[in-house]
Amino acid sequence: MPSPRRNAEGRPLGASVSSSSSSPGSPAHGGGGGRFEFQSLLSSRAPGTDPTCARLRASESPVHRRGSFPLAGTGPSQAPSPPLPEEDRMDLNPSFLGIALRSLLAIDLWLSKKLGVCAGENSSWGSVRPLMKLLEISGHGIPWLLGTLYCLFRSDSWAGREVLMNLLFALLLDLLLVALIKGLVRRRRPAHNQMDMFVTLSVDKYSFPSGHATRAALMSRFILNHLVLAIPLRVLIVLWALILGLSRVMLGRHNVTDVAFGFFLGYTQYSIVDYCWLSPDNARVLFVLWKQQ
Ligand SMILES: CC(C)=CCC/C(C)=C/CC/C(C)=C/COP(=O)(O)O
Repeated sequence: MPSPRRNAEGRPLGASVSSSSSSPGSPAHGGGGGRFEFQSLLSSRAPGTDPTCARLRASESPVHRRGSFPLAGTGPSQAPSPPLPEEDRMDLNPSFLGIALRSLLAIDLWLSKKLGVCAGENSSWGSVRPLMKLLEISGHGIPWLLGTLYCLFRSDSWAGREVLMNLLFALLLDLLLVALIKGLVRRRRPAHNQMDMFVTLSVDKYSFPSGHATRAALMSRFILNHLVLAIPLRVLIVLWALILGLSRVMLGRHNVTDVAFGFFLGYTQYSIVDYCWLSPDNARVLFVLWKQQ
């Protein structure tokens, strides 16, 4: 069994130097023995199990750096101690990427809160909330799915059915990918959001990415590529997608990055659908098989 690491005074690192009755990590553990206490706080618990420890690691203050020297045993009066395992060291210098991501996240949260002007009835733009919720329904998965199915069964041309079968495939792919990413990332919706959305799935308690933004980007790209429309209508479709995305933040449903990534994902999903486009023959076979069921 490995023997416990000891400090310069021969005490095990996990043990308290101070005779105070306060718990490890409390402010009472500062002063002369504080370094040992701080070290023991980091080393005596499994990573991620202690909230104080997690905060210390996550804060990425200038004293947090991967691979930097440990705090314990560095004072002039202390004998040098052997290098600590990686997980016991403190990062002094967070990476450029870490700083950039944290800054982006802070700007994202700040901007999203500022833009969440319709998050409640009493918000500054609370009176336009009903309009925003109408817009929300225009980008919901259910009307799009039901509309596509209705048109598919009403269509009397194989060319029309081919496009609609691919549209159905696109909508299902979108629901699947968004649910998968939401379930993996598990980013909570903004605190100012009221969860009063029309029909949701269990993963919709998470906000990244915005399903409305993915659908807006996917559907507008799909429509622009497969329906021959007059210019004003094409402009209207692009505006609908952009305003729908903005309305997600204004309603307080999402942070800006949820919507930005949603647009990117929806745009990419269209490229996937276009690449895997069901040929007229395959669409016809699938449709006939489906109708026979
Ligand atoms: C076939 C099937 C599983 C249909 C489910 C349709 C449905 C309930 C979609 C949820 C749409 C929704 C509320 C997405 C959330 O959008 P966010 O923009 O808030 O992420």
